[in-house]
Amino acid sequence: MLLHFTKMHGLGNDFMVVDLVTQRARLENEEIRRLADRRFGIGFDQLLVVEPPRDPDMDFRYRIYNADGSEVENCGNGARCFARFVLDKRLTHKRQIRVETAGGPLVLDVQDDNQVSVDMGAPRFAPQALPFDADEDLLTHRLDVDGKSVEISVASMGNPHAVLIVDNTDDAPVEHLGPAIEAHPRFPRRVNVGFMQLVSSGEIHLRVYERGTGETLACGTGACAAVACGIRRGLLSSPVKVHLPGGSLQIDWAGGESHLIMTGPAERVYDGRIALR
Ligand SMILES: N[C@H](CCC[C@H](N)C(=O)O)C(=O)O
Repeated sequence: MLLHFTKMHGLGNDFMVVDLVTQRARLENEEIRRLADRRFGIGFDQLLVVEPPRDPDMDFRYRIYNADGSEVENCGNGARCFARFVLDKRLTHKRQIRVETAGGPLVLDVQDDNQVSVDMGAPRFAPQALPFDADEDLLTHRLDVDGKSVEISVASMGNPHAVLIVDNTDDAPVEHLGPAIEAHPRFPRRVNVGFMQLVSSGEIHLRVYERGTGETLACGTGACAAVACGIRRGLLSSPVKVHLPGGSLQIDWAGGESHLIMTGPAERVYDGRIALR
């Protein structure tokens, strides 16, 4: 069968977006990995799937698959592209869109200036929310990695994040520590790994080694998690501008149980069709 899709990106974090409201397809793990391959397939960091909602209070179900085929709980850059996609494809006329994800509900607000704001819900820091193997909820934890002890903070944005503070993201040990922490046994469902450089109380640089994909040009939930950990530690204050290799996001969070808002762009690259095996 021929599957129609749209290639999109949020600050260079790129996606294959598929409407399974008006199309029918079963995308198995192996097929997703083949489609994600940048030489043998279309190439993307994540596959985003639009489905009808299961909850009548929601407009859509939003499913996310990493390049390795793993289905995950949330994708922030993808949420902005999801909103642009369902409007462009006239699957809705709403400019405030409620979506259900495996990590909880999101509210997507399409702004007039082509930016999209996403209510990402409240960050959670308890280790069991990630999950992370630790006895208590602390601002920082020690993690033994390759014979060294590194200091991390942890947060869940529906998906799990470990955040390290580095002096300079340009020479941060992303290639080495990223995969080592992603697969660390204290993270039973693996983890996304953020490397944060503090510029001021309202500005950071960030690189993210993503679970199931590797380093990406931007990570929306990673930006949310890094800012939430920084604000909780008293190192940052809202709003925070997050500079990623692919561009910048704004994160607003009042702390505690308040919801965190992420604002940034969403771009369409091209529409395509591909024959599934
Ligand atoms: N790799 C992530 C999913 C995609 C997150 C990222 N692309 C974003 O914009 O939030 C995970 O395994 O939880």
